[in-house]
Amino acid sequence: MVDYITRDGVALLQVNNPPVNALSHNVRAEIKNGLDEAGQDKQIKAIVISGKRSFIAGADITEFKSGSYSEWPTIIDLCDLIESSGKPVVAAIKGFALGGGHEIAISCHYRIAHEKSKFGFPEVDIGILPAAGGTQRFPRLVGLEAALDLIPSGRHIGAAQAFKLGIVDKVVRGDAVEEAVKFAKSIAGEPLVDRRTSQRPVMGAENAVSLRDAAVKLAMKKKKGMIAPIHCIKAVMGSLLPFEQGMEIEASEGFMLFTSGQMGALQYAFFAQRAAPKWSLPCGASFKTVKGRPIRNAAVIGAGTMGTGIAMAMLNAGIPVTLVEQDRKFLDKGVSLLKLLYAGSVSLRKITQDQCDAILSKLNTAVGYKSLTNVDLVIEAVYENMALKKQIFAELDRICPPETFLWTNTSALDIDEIASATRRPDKVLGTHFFVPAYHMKLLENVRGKLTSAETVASAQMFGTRIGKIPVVVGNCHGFVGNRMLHKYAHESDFLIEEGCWPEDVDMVAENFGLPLGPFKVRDLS
Ligand SMILES: CCCCCCCC(=O)CC(=O)SCCNC(=O)CCNC(=O)[C@H](O)C(C)(C)COP(=O)(O)OP(=O)(O)OC[C@H]1O[C@@H](n2cnc3c(N)ncnc32)[C@H](O)[C@@H]1OP(=O)(O)O
Ligand SMILES: NC(=O)C1=CN([C@@H]2O[C@H](COP(=O)(O)OP(=O)(O)OC[C@H]3O[C@@H](n4cnc5c(N)ncnc54)[C@H](O)[C@@H]3O)[C@@H](O)[C@H]2O)C=CC1
Repeated sequence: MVDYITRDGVALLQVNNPPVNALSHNVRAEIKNGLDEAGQDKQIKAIVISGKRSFIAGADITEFKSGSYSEWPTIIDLCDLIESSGKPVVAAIKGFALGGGHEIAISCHYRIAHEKSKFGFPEVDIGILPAAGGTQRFPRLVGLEAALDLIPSGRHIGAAQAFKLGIVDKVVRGDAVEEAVKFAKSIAGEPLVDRRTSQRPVMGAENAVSLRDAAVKLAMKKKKGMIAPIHCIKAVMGSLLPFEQGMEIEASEGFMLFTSGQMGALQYAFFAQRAAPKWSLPCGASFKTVKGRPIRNAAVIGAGTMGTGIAMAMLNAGIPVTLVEQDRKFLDKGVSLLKLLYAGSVSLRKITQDQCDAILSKLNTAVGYKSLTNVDLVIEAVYENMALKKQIFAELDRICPPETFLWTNTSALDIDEIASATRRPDKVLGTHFFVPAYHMKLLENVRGKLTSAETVASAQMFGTRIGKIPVVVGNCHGFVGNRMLHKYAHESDFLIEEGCWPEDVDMVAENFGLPLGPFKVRDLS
């Protein structure tokens, strides 16, 4: 899991724990063994720590549940060992240096990074804090202001910004490992006193109170309902004390998070989001046995709330889309909405005008379905009316090539009944997007009785391609998402009956952490 390679007086410890080089217990033990071996070998003058393919994406998150994250040697032990090494230790970073990986990097005496590498402390998003000295060393490296920005936000930054902030000593275009080995040789024997991050003072301490207050305000706005950001801030503020005392504060703030329900829930969500796209059917079919068909072009029927959002999701992923309406007036309205949304993205600098033009050049429009003789996929998003949907599916079945997938965005109607209007029920499936469809991540792929495994595979591939988290669900009234939302909506309505105002209900839901309250979502729908 950690290769030990010697190169002309330099020991290279290369972590090789696919897929992301997480710091599982065995990896930590082997890094420690490598450090010991390099320390004892008189021929070795310097050490380089790197990762095969990518650097290190942090602690092994599965170990927070099993408890083995706290088994010796912990990431704290490794960081201390690295920093106190008598021989210089250089981190060679390509790919990701996240969480515990970032903490290992900033415990090294020097850091050399590839220009495309990424740095961050994503712990906050899984309900914890950088608990291996990250909240103490990072402010000492980059100053209080940057630490109070990057640790509670969990934001990733690129190598150029990391260099500006002083995280990285050198950014390279070529092989970071080769550069680090060369560099390590060149500094062998030099004093390390001012290279030990824990021994540096924290810059920006004079503005501590105002920086803290600003960080708290921002965290409460950006990460509503989450407790981890506030504990992150408290731990970072502990860096104003001597290092050992700060470590104690980090440990006690961390303890509150490591025993919290939010940690369990967020880490469950982390793995669930990655498990969802990996479908399997009762017959045994899965991506291992069935290939999906890539979608080269598509049509969306209905340019209303959902149709425009679905078209946008596809256009954003580079899929050419024909937006189809029943008459010109509705079509123009939908296209204007789409253009308005893209203009908003340009003015918010999310995309450039050129990117906006390139995206819109892939949008075609049509009144009626006659032109749909050469599309891989049609997604229907007209009114929630079974008779209308069946009529449209029967017509599409006549016009579109036999291999075209015909999918529906129905919220709750029976997929089998819609499919029965066609001669290709195997290619019919529900693609249930959530409003706003260009933004919301969840995509329910609803499998009918006769939907083929190839269609499911294609829909799952399609979902991932357009940046969604696709999950295969069964065909029943409301599928999964809306069955859950119905309960939530009923309770919200009862509150109104009991005398609350819709805005009060929304406020409580939003303070709990939902981006929008139930009544605002209804306004959008
Ligand atoms: C007393 C001692 C106290 C010490 C306490 C420790 C203190 C700490 O400081 C704690 C930490 O480090 S917590 C971990 C922080 N790091 C993260 O949150 C990074 C999570 N990973 C990512 O962002 C993306 O995977 C990444 C951007 C890296 C890559 O994205 P991709 O889209 O390429 O890949 P994914 O599909 O996300 O992932 C591929 C597979 O790897 C699994 N995985 C990812 N990160 C993991 C991690 N950190 N631990 C365990 N498994 C992890 C992921 O589930 C997926 O698995 P499969 O679906 O089975 O392939
Ligand atoms: N609005 C929401 O929050 C969600 C809606 N859905 C479902 O998505 C579907 C569409 O809903 P919305 O976009 O909200 O409706 P909408 O009323 O905003 O838009 C429907 C559009 O379909 C067009 N249309 C009607 N008949 C047509 C035909 N024969 N040919 C072409 N276009 C036709 C209408 O002119 C209209 O522009 C429904 O099945 C709904 O249940 C699913 C998830 C969320």
